[in-house]
Order: sequence, then structure tokens, then C-alpha cells
Amino acid sequence: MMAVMMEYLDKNTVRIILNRPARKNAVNFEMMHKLNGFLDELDKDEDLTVLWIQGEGEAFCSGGDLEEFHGLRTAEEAKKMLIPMSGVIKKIISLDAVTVSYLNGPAVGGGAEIASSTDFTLGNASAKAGFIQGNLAITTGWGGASLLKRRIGYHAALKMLATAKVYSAQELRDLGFVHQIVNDEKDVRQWCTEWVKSPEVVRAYKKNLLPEVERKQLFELINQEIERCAVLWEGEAHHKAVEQFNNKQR
Ligand SMILES: CCCC(=O)SCCNC(=O)CCNC(=O)[C@H](O)C(C)(C)COP(=O)(O)OP(=O)(O)OC[C@H]1O[C@@H](n2cnc3c(N)ncnc32)[C@H](O)[C@@H]1OP(=O)(O)O
Repeated sequence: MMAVMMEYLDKNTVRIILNRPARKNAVNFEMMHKLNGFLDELDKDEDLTVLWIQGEGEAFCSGGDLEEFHGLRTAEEAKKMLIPMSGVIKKIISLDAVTVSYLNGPAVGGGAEIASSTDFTLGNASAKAGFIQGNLAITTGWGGASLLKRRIGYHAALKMLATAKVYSAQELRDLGFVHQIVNDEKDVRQWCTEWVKSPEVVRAYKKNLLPEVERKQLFELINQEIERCAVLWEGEAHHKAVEQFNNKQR
């Protein structure tokens, strides 16, 4: 089974499905590398108006695969995962098409970081999101803190990050993390058709709203997040917390 799939819904709309439902769509190296390749392809598609990202099954994404990434012990080893995955996030941010994540269940840890990287997030009643990295004695390392601050502002972002709490669909809507509560994929599909017919117009607005100078600043902030996360990653507290998760669950 492919860890992630991409399908064109029409000439202007593409959907990426994170496809590891037995692991609640946790990101592993295979998913990361395939996402990277898909986004390179999409970057060249000048007809693309909307990229929709969702998870298979009953979750959006449970973050990094704690079993696979537990083998990364030192800060330098952690960066071999943090840098390419933040690269994926940077590619989502840089896309000239409108990007939307659809939460049909939990988006936690790195899953919440992926959701924060899209222009919009829609969720159904089962949507939940939490930056639970703090419970594992690390911080966001894919750029999520900087992206969250852009979306919901400094105070709400600090609270969400530093309490590591999981928020309900309605709480996320109230905060502006989720932009719209929908019933199902049909509603998301409908949402994807609301943009003007000319891809050039949509794509030009994306460039206007995230000019190169701002994008560079944002990427610099993301790079700083990687460094801080990597330092914490090699600490004993992080390794112990991950061991606890892995032992409890199996
Ligand atoms: C590296 C970047 C930074 C990060 O992402 S740090 C955060 C890492 N993620 C986490 O700590 C989230 C851990 N998962 C959870 O909290 C829950 O599984 C979650 C997503 C709320 C879903 O809860 P439930 O619906 O009750 O499902 P469950 O817990 O029974 O999980 C089903 C099976 O999936 C597995 N799973 C879930 N999240 C995983 C993960 N991140 N890495 C590896 N395996 C993961 C889980 O162990 C369980 O496996 P099994 O069926 O017991 O063998």
C-alpha cells in the first residue's frame, strides 16, 4: 500500500491522501519522500487552482511515526527527518495554488503542523487538533509554531503550543484554526469549486499575498524551529516519552 496517494479530481484540482490508516496516517520516511516528489510535480502545473490534503480513514494525521523515528537518537540524526519534512511544508506554503486541509478526525503533533501549512483548514464534527509535541518533551520541528502564530495570533498560539492540549472542532473553529465546519468530503469538493475559473488569477493572488521577502522570513523562522526541536530531540526526556508510547500501544 502506498503511504500517500495523489489524484486529480479535475484539471484544476488535486487531492493528496495520507494513506497509513492503521497508524492514523503517521508520517514515515516513505510518505515524506513521496510528498516531496508530488509537490515538485504540482509546482510545475500552471493549471492547478486547488490542492486538497486529507487523511485516509478516521484521522488526518498522527504526526511523525513514533516507531520509525525512535531510531533517530541525536540532534543530527533528528535533522535528517526534520529538514526534509519541513521542506515538504515549505513546498506546500510556496505553491501558487490555494491549499486546503480537511480534518476528518485527529491532526496531532506533526499532523497539526501539516494542517497549519495549508491556506485553509476545513473540519467535520470529528475534527480535533493539538500540538502535543510538548508532551513528548520536544517542540514543533516542521515549522508549525510559526505557521500557527500566523493563523491564530501570538497569544492563542502560545497557549495551544505550550499546553499541548487537543482542541475540539468547535474550539478550533472559534480560534480560527478551522475556517469552516463541513459535513463530509462532498462539501470539501464543493468548496474546491468556488474559486474563479482562471488559474492565473488565483495564482497571482497567492504571489501577492506571500511576497518573496515574507516567504524568506517565514522560512528563516522555520529553520530556527528545526534547530530548537533537534536540541530537545536528543534529550533523555524525549526518548523516554516515546518509549512509553511505543510500549503502551503494543
Ligand atoms: C516528529 C514530528 C513531531 C511529532 O509529530 S510528535 C507527535 C507524535 N504523535 C503522537 O504522539 C500521536 C500519537 N497518537 C495518538 O495520540 C493517537 O493514536 C491518536 C492519533 C489521537 C488516535 O487515537 P486512536 O484513534 O485511539 O488510535 P490509536 O491510538 O489506537 O492508534 C491506532 C494505531 O496507530 C498507532 N499510532 C498512532 N499514532 C502513531 C504515531 N504517531 N506513530 C506510530 N504509530 C502511531 C497506534 O500505536 C496504534 O497502533 P496499534 O493498533 O496499537 O498497533
